[in-house]
Amino acid sequence: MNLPGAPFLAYRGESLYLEDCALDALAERFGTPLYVYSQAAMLAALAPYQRALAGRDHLICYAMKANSNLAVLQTFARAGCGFDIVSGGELARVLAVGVSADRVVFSGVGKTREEMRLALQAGVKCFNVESEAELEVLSAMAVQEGRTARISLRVNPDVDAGTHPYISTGLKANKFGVAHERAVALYRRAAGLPGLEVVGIDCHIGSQITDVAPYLDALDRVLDLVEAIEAEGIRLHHLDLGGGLGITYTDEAPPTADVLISALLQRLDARGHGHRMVMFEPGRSLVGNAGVLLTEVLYLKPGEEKNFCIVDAAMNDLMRPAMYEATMGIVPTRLHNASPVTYDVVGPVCESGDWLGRDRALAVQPGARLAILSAGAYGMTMASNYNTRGRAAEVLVIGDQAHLVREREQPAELFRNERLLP
Ligand SMILES: Cc1ncc(COP(=O)(O)O)c(C=O)c1O
Ligand SMILES: N[C@@H](CCCC[NH3+])C(=O)O
Repeated sequence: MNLPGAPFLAYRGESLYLEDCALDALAERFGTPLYVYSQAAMLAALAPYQRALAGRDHLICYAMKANSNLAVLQTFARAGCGFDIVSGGELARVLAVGVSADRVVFSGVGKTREEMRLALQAGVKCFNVESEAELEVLSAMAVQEGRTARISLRVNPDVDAGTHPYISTGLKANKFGVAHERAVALYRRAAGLPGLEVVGIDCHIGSQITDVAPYLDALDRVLDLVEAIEAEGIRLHHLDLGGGLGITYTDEAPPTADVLISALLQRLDARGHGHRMVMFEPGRSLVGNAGVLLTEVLYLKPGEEKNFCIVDAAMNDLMRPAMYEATMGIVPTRLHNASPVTYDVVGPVCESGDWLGRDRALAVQPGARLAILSAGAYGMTMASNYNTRGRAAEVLVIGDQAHLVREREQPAELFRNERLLP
C-alpha cells in the first residue's frame, strides 16, 4: 500500500509509522485527537523547490496559514525559507520564532491599520497590496510611522486554476487582487503616493492546483504587465508567483514542484525576464502530506442505511471534509485480518456535517485508532473550539524522537477570557 506521505509514512508489519515512530504508540503516549508531523517529509517537500531555484535570486516564502505551529515555522526558517503571512497574528508567530522581517511578505485583502503599523515597525520585506483603497491607507500609515512600505500589487490574472470554487482565487469573480486591466494605472498611482516604494508584482491563482498550464497562463499575463509597467518607468525588482501547488490526497497527480518551477523559469527566460528575483508562496505542498491526524474509534453504530464509525476527532479538529467535501485517506494505525465493513467516519459534534470520511471500508473495533492522511496542511490551522472542544495536541517527529510541539487545550483555557455578569 503506497500511502500519500510515503516513504515517511508507511506500514512496518502491521503498524503504521511516521519516520521511525509507531503512530499507535504516539496516540497512547499523547492521547487523541493528535496531529503528528514529520520534519523529514517537510524538508523533502521543500527540496525540489530549492533544487529548481538553485542559482537564481529567489526566496521561498512558506505560506504559514497552511500550518503555523512554531516548530514547523522553525523547521522552514532553518531551511532558509521566508514566510507569507496574512495577519498580525501570523506576524507575531514568525517574529516569535526569530525570523527576520525582511524575509516576510504580507498578503491579504483586509489588512487593518494596526496590522500595517506592526508590519511597518517590524520592517517586512513587502506588502502584497490587493486594492487601491488599501494602497491609500498603507501610504498614510507609512507616512504616519515615518517608514517606507515596500509594495507589490497582487494582480488577478483571471485564469481558471481548475480547482474547487471555494479555493480558486485568480478569477474576476474572486475577491482577491486587482484586475489586470487596472494594474498599470494602479502602479502609476502607487509610484506617486508618499511612503511607498514599488518593488514587485505578485499573483496567486488558487490552491490545490494539479496542472502546470494555469500557472503558465498567469505568468504570461503577469509578464505582459511587467513590461507595460516598466515602460512607464516604474521598476519592478521581484516577481512573486504565489503558491497553490496541489498534493495527492487520493488519486490526484499534480506535477512535482521541480517540474512546475522549471516550466515557469523556462518561460521566464524565454521571455527575457530570467534575471529577475523570483518568489513563491507554497503552503499545502510543503506540509500537507507531512502530517496525519490520529483519532480513536469510540463506537460502532450499525444502521439500516449507513454504518457509522464514531471517532474522537471531529469537524472542529479537521474542517476540510465538512467545508469542501474533501476526501482524505483514512487508514488504521494497526492492520487487522478481520473483514472490512463500510462506514461513514463521523465525529462527536452535533452537526450532520460532522463527518471525516464517507463510505470507507475499515476493519476496526472500538479502541482502535485511525490515521486521517494528508492532514498536515489546513488541518490544525483551521481548527475551532466548537462544542467547547479543546484543540488537539501536536507532535513533530524527527527520526525516532517525538516532540510535543503543542499541548492539548484544556476546558478551562477555552473560557479563560470570558467574564460572568456582576
Ligand atoms: C496569497 C496566498 N499565497 C499562498 C497561499 C498558499 O497556497 P497553497 O497552500 O495552496 O500553496 C495562499 C492560499 O491559498 C494565498 O492566499
Ligand atoms: N483551506 C483550504 C485552502 C485555502 C487556501 C488558502 N488561500 C483547504 O484546506 O484546502
